[in-house]
Amino acid sequence: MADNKHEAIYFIFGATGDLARRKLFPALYSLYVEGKLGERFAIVGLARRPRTDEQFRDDVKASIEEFCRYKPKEAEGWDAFVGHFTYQSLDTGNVEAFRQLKTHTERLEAAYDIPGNRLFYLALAPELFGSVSRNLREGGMLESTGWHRLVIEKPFGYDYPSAERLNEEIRQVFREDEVFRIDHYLGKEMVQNIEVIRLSNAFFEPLWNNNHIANVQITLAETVGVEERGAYYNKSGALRDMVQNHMLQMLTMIAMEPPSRLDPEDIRDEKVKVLRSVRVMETAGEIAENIVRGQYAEGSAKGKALKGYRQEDSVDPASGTETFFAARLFVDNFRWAGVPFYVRTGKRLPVKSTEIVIEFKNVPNNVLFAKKQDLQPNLLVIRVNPMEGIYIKFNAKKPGNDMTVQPVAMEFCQSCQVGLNTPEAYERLIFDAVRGDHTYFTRWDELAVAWKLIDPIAAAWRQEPEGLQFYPAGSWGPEKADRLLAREGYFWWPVNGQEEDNVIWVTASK
Ligand SMILES: NC(=O)C1=CN([C@@H]2O[C@H](COP(=O)(O)OP(=O)(O)OC[C@H]3O[C@@H](n4cnc5c(N)ncnc54)[C@H](OP(=O)(O)O)[C@@H]3O)[C@@H](O)[C@H]2O)C=CC1
Ligand SMILES: O=C1O[C@H](COP(=O)(O)O)[C@@H](O)[C@H](O)[C@H]1O
Repeated sequence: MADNKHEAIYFIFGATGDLARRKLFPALYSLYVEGKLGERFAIVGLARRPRTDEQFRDDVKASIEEFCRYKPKEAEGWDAFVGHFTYQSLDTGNVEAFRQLKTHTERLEAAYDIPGNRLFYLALAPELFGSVSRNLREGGMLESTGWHRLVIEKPFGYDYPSAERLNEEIRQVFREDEVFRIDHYLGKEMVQNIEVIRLSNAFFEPLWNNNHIANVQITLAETVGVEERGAYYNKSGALRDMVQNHMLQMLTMIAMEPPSRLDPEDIRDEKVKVLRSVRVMETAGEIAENIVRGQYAEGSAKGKALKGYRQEDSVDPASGTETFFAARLFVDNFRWAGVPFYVRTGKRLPVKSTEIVIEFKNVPNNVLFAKKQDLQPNLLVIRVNPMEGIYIKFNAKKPGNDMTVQPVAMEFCQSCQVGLNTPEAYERLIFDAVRGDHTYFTRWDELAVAWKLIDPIAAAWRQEPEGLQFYPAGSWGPEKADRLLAREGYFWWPVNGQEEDNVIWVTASK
């Protein structure tokens, strides 16, 4: 890095928590190994429990050994890296602790010759965001001459009113351009690839509309259960944990118009326009017809018995929280009128896989074929996670004397090419925040519209709690989720890990 605009102190609030351990420390180490942090930086861990610098560095090392794609022993400079970490015990409500932090910070800036740039990463429960913002200001932490950036985690609020209050609290201290609201799905390689796939290919771009696309399917399936996260999850459920953010973000990336410039604000403007076009479902009838919610009950996977959600230790045994969500959505604009977007996400499903399927309309089954055959539709499948790649399915002649058509598939397996070394979402997003690039962060107006889509659904569910459907852990969720598509003659296409029997692979990168 040639200038000093990227040299900064990183303040990790919630440094003893799960997110810091599994994602943030490993991301910072990868950035360091790749030279993206430079040498003039410091990382300050903050949380209530006491830790010495040495203990904290041991925690960081353990986290990197377990979760980072670079291992400490493999790369040079480990000792130099970990020496950049210090820890201060701090309660977010205690302004005096922020004054002590200021003294500590100024010492670090002098020691590393850092020009006052400060990045505050709040890996904390959202109800603490307001007090941290206030105390950063009251404690004098925003008085340096460099830039100040606030990176905040999801969920941003619980509904529109709480999100708005939270936003107001933050905005009393930080300008919108200083706020980076993370949705880690936007940092994923294949989510960022959606626009490139769409817009740089002559065989996709002209077809990207309701004349040619029959439906879009977005699946975010997880094998994990809720386990010890019940305290958080019970209040959020799949609707707030996944749909309000990750699922809607993927939908907007598929549906948005090409921006007129590659400027973060132009891109985010286009995303907001899509969200504004998503049909709001308000009546109980519309919601019951188009949305399915489920909760996993006892079941099994790979021969192992699995608890139901209500039997998890951290969960209320009478909980009505949904762990599965499926919906049929519409984007009511010129490009997408009439095209159903089927989305589903759930915990304790049979495979871990996030995939987006674009199903194209069939060509007329014309005279070329001596006998009428049921043509299979062309598919473009974007594999987001954990496998990254693109898969297309089309029709070709079956070798032989007659015109029998068979589906064939071609795959670009990005994970096979790049292996495990594709950067983690958090690496990209932290680096973007340091560079001040907002493209893959959520703007307040995007969030506001997203909540306005979600709130009526949550309200309808509160009115009719009996609509929750139970599914065995290890299954694909309530059958009603299949019926959402079946009534239009569609079905969920198998995702990676579920085999398709009748497809011939014409390339074999598998
Ligand atoms: N974990 C994950 O994979 C993901 C998490 N998130 C979001 O990230 C945020 C953090 O999640 P996660 O790490 O899982 O949560 P954890 O409960 O594991 O960690 C919370 C952290 O906050 C600290 N903390 C709590 N209260 C205070 C306080 N008053 N003052 C200072 N520190 C405090 C805790 O440390 P101590 O007890 O020592 O104070 C701990 O370090 C949440 O908003 C979550 O929704 C988002 C996506 C994924
Ligand atoms: O934000 C969240 O995402 C994870 C799933 O993320 P992925 O990158 O592993 O697909 C989910 O498990 C968690 O409940 C949610 O808070």
